[in-house]
Amino acid sequence: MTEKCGLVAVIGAPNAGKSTLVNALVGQKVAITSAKAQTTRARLMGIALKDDVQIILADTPGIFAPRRRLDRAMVAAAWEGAQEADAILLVVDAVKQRRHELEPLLETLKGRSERKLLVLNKVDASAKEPLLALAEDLTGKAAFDEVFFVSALSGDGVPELKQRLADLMPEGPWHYPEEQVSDASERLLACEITREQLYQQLHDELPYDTAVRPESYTQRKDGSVEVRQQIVVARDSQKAIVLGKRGAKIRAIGEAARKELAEILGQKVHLFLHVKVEENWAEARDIYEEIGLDWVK
Ligand SMILES: Nc1nc2c(ncn2[C@@H]2O[C@H](COP(=O)(O)OP(=O)(O)OP(=O)(O)O)[C@@H](O)[C@H]2O)c(=O)[nH]1
Repeated sequence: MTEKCGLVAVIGAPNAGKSTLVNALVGQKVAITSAKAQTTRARLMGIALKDDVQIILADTPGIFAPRRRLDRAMVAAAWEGAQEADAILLVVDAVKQRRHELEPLLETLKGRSERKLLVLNKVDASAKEPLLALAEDLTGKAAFDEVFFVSALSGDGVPELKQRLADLMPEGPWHYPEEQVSDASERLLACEITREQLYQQLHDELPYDTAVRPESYTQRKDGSVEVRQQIVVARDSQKAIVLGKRGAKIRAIGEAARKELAEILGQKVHLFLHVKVEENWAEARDIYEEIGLDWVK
């Protein structure tokens, strides 16, 4: 059998379901998802296998009008992920399309020569007829080669999309070993999992200006792993929120993150979280590298 291997860039407005789709294509959790926009910061890759084909998915942050430096770094990472891809997937939330964020994306896509696939997601929550009209409308705007209707959540339409992606990948040796599902280092993945818990457990109380920084990641002799992370916030008042009453919040966050990480790694995990106040962290260069982004001026 000839091996095939290719890169698929996954782009879309915030909250379109990109991470959920990457996880569904890979068949296990590699990117974090949440109901909050802009959950995905670093460019995580998922690696899906279909028979003799390795499909490398660049899971990009939602692309939107960047204002702050952090936002600009996210956008730069997103477009970097879209370069030299064998196919570009535009994921659109069929229910809430976020037109103001989608339109500039369609405009840019119009001029791209890669194969362009439109994925209308969340069909489980949408009526059929508007879907067809939407597909036609968007295809007219960016000349998509193909349209797929999927529910990343329920898995509807995902096998068909995966098969098609596999067919589109060029011949070539695999880039990653068979058992690898993500290129994010485990250290960074562990931070993403903690960040996901912060979003889930703090809801609207949590400002976007929060980062999780890896401090250390040590394999212990007894087969367990010791993970130390810093939760960076901008103000003392935010620190109090993250800690909760007598530290109850941070304990709950740490406990849930530890459990999830242990499950993903198949290893016992000791997780230590520290909260640190750093007023201008979003302007500090070193933290970008630590959370997997390039510094953008
Ligand atoms: N009903 C429904 N909800 C979905 C589907 N796919 C994703 N969602 C939900 O939509 C929300 C956003 O999903 P994500 O996968 O985090 O979206 P994203 O595009 O990666 O978001 P960013 O990280 O902000 O760029 C989550 O609450 C998902 O559970 C779907 O097929 N149907």
